[in-house]
Amino acid sequence: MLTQFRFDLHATDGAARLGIVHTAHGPMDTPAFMPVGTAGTVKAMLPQSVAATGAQTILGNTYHLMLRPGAERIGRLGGLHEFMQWKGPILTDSGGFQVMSLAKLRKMTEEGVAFQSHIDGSKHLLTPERSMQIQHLLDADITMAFDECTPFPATPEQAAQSMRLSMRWAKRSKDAFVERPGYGLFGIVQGGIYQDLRQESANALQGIGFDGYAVGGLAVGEGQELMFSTLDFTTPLLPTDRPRYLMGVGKPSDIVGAVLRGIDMFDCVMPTRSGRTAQGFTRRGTVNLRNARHQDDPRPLDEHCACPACRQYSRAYLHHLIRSEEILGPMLLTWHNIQFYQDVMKGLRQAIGEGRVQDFARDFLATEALGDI
Ligand SMILES: CNc1nc2cc3c(=O)[nH]c(N)nc3c(CCc3ccccc3)c2[nH]1
Ligand SMILES: [Zn+2]
Repeated sequence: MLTQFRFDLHATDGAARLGIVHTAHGPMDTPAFMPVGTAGTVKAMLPQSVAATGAQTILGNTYHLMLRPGAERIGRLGGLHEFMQWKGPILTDSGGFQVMSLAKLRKMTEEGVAFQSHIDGSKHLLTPERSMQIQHLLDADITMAFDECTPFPATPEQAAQSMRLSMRWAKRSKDAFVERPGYGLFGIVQGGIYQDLRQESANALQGIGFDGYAVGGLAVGEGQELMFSTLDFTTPLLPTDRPRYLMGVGKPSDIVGAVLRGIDMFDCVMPTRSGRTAQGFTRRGTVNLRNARHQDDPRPLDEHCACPACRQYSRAYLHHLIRSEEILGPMLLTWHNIQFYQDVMKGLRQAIGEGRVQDFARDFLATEALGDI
């Protein structure tokens, strides 16, 4: 049976929304956190472990996969789901953001971005058309329009120029996207921190028509206050019957605040990256397991957590693994951190369904502020 790509809105609580995104590879309950699997793997995790945390959708990267192993190669091997054995939905970024942050010798023109691979120096050109082709070869359930993530800070003139280029590229992305039942294309709102530019961008994208709308150009160093103020005037501009995805966000308090402002989907490297740097997320903030204070502590990292690290092991053991640079250390902490993020999203979904998301947010932020004991 061929699923149509669609967003079902089940409940609202203020601006917060409870919904389900239906894709060719299955549903995604929102608000959702999507672990990042940049090079076709969520680092240090088996796909079945990622699924066990409750994550339904993972992210892939056009930039990394086009350089290695190559988009055509993954296409010949049956697409990214087959290649990495992930059965659920996959969202891939369009590559522009990663080119600007990783590639060498970049040259930006109206056509697209020419660059050299940070891996072997090979020359590449990424255009809206090529980005759509790559994401099609990867068989991404959700494709992101090819855009330029406006740097922060940017003057109103710089933000306007950058946003208008992204809007021209959004149109070219839509024209090049291959429509298939259950597959969606998301536009990306730009415009920096400027209300008039965000309005112009949201209107331009709706004129083109997308299956979902991302808020781009944030989580680039502007800080939580400016991110929230930008969301305050941006999310109300977006259609209520389509998913909203805040790209690159964030730490738990960022996500809670953004859900209250009407965002449905999130991605961030924090739970995976910090799992590899001995940081464990808990209800009372993050805990650095390298710290000697844990070496005799028999307690689990987080007594409320059902992950293998918290169910079977002590902080003392995790500390030992980190100090010994044992591979099991990053594995257990990564699993725990993704589980923690999924549990926060589950709590948010339940709270929205019961009309008490403000109370949930207040309790969450107050507990996080307490710090670890
Ligand atoms: C960390 N902060 C952050 N801000 C971002 C802004 C944009 C933006 O304005 N445009 C695009 N296209 N991507 C962005 C990303 C990358 C998100 C991502 C990473 C990995 C896999 C899939 C998706 C961002 N990430
Ligand atoms: Zn845990």
